Order: sequence, then C-alpha cells, then structure tokens
Amino acid sequence: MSWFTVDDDDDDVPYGEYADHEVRQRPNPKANRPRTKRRPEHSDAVTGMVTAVDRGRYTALIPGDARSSERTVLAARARELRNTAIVIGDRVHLVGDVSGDEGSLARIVGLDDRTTLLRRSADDSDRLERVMVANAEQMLIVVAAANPEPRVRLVDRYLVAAYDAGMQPLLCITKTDLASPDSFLENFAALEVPVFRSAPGAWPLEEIREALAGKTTVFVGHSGVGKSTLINALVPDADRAVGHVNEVTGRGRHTSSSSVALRVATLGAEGGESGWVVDTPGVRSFGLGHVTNDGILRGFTDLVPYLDECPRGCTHTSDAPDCELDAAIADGRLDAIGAQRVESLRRLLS
Ligand SMILES: Nc1nc2c(ncn2[C@@H]2O[C@H](COP(=O)(O)OP(=O)(O)OP(=O)(O)O)[C@@H](O)[C@H]2O)c(=O)[nH]1
Ligand SMILES: [Zn+2]
Repeated sequence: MSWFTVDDDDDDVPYGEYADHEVRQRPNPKANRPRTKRRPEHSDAVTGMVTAVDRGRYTALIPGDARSSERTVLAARARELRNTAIVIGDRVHLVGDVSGDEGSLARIVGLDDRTTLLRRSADDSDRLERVMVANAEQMLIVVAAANPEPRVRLVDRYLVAAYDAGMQPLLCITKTDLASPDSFLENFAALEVPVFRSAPGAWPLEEIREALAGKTTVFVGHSGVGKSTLINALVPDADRAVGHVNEVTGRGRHTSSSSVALRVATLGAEGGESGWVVDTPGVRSFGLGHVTNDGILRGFTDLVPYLDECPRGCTHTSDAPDCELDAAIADGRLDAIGAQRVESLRRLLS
C-alpha cells in the first residue's frame, strides 16, 4: 500500500486527514420536513475500547454496567468517519447492534479525544504521519542483549517517539543469557527509564506486571528480540507467534502480523486493575519525520531550566554557539549525570 493513498479500508490513515472526531450531520433526506432540530447526537451510543483492527473491522470492548456484562463487539465505522483514523486504544462511540452476539455488527459514530497518540512516519524525511495507537500511557521497548545486537540509535528513536507521544518509556532487555547488557545500558543510565532484564527461566514477569497494572503499554522492538515470547509469558492465552532468528543475520521474521491489545492479569489485583499490552508486530520502520525538536525536549524536563537560558533559536546541539547546556556543564551546575543527559538529548536531536 502506498503511503499516500487513503481508502475506506485503510486502518492507518494519516492523522492530518481529519479535523473533528464526531460524525457530521447528514442533510435531511426528506426535504419537505423543515430541518428545525439537529439530529439526536447518538445519545444512545455506548463507549468501547478498540482492541483490534482488521481490514476496516474494529473489535471493541464494552465494559460491563448494571444492565449488561462486559462484551466484545465487532464494528464498522460510519461512512462519515471514513477519513478518520481509528486505532487500537481509541475510545469509540458505538450504535446499532452492540449486543456482541455472533454475526452482529455495530457502527462507530464518534470517538473520544485522545490522551496520548503514538505516531510514526515512513522515514525521517516524510512528514506524513501515521497514527498507530491511542491512549497508551507507556511504551515498553524490548531490546535483546545479543542476537540481534542491541543498537543505541534504535532505542533513541523509540524514546523520541514515546516522549513525543506523551508516553512513559520502559526498557526490557532480553536474552541476558547470551550477553551482558551492562555496557549497552550505560547509554541510558541517566534517563529515568525503568529497566527490566529478561532471560529464559528468569523472566521478570512480576516486575513487569506491576509496571503494567492499570495502564495501556505498547510493546515495541526490532524483529527477533523476543517480544512475542515475552508477551506470551505475560498473557498465557495471547498465542503470539514466535519466530526463529536466522543464525547468520540474527534477524527474526515477523511471524505475528496484526496489532492487538491484550489484557494482562496483574497479581494482587483481584477484580481490580488489569493492564493492557498492545503488540505492534508489523512495525519495522519508525520514521520520526513528524517529530519536532520540541517533542524531543519534552522528555528532558530536568534540562528545561538551562534550555530557557539559551540564546533565542538555539538548537542545543553540540555545535550550537553559546548553548547554556555547555555553560552549565563547564561551571558544574550540571554534574556527571547531567552531562550524560545532555549527551542523550543531543543524540536524539541530531
Ligand atoms: N537465548 C534466548 N532466546 C530467546 C529469549 N527470548 C526469546 N528468545 C528466542 O528468540 C527468538 C525470537 O523470539 P520472538 O519472541 O519470536 O521474537 P519477536 O521479537 O517477537 O520477533 P518477531 O515475531 O519477528 O517480531 C525465538 O527463537 C525465541 O525462542 C531469551 O531471553 N534468550
Ligand atoms: Zn541551547
């Protein structure tokens, strides 16, 4: 599919394509009746969370209430929303047959404003952005200690995407049975990013579950890092396909293909908060063409007091003249950890 085509079944349309989330009023088909009143605003609509998207069909979970229990419904979007990106995590307004019964099809007529929005572009020069996941609070970046080799730049990119989306990043380093991740992790030591270490037979499942409780967390990672293995361990009935890493290239095949949200039981949360894991297996590239430097700076609130002192239009990169970050390092206002933070920021800005 071309990055530039938008058709009705496009599950991943550019964010800029739509202005409002609500269905527009249709003209009154009976012209002899005066249009004095607005059509009812779907006051009977129920709200559900999108947990899967597949070729123009949306699976949404409607929470239980006094009248009915929790149920999953299949829905299509209303014609008026055909240029609206609806993605996993969206809270959608559903009308029509919302019974969830076999063969039933509900209709999505609107969606709530999003609290966060994970986006990407095809590559860094592409400003056309794609909406990936809505309303997720966290991003768990899965990276292997070896096979495939960890790459700092790739993690930097995920971090930018997370900060830009307004999401808290978490880091899970897998395959620690194959290599020590310590020197790799030094690159991120100064960031306030929780780190989990994982190896077969030593899964940090309880720690991760605790971090997931009550939140929606998008799992991202290069193919072959063991993301599916981890998700299957966290969500026993997830059944995410586990691929095989090519011994020569260290690359995995993307064996699981569609994005889903999966509920994770969290221990000690009896009837209480569970978490949601969003698996995005098809995402190979993570273009950041849509991310502004402001989006990156958002992740570095600890440096803001210095950035505020910079000359107007300062780019804050290492070649920027009179950048206050350099002054603060030179006179000790920023200590060794602070200097590493500056280095991380500059790596992301460059
Ligand atoms: N040695 C070792 N192998 C692991 C570990 N975790 C996963 N693997 C293996 O790594 C391979 C790839 O695992 P997957 O879970 O399919 O990786 P993935 O990140 O989901 O990859 P895609 O499905 O291609 O996106 C499989 O052969 C796993 O058994 C680990 O901690 N240590
Ligand atoms: Zn500066």
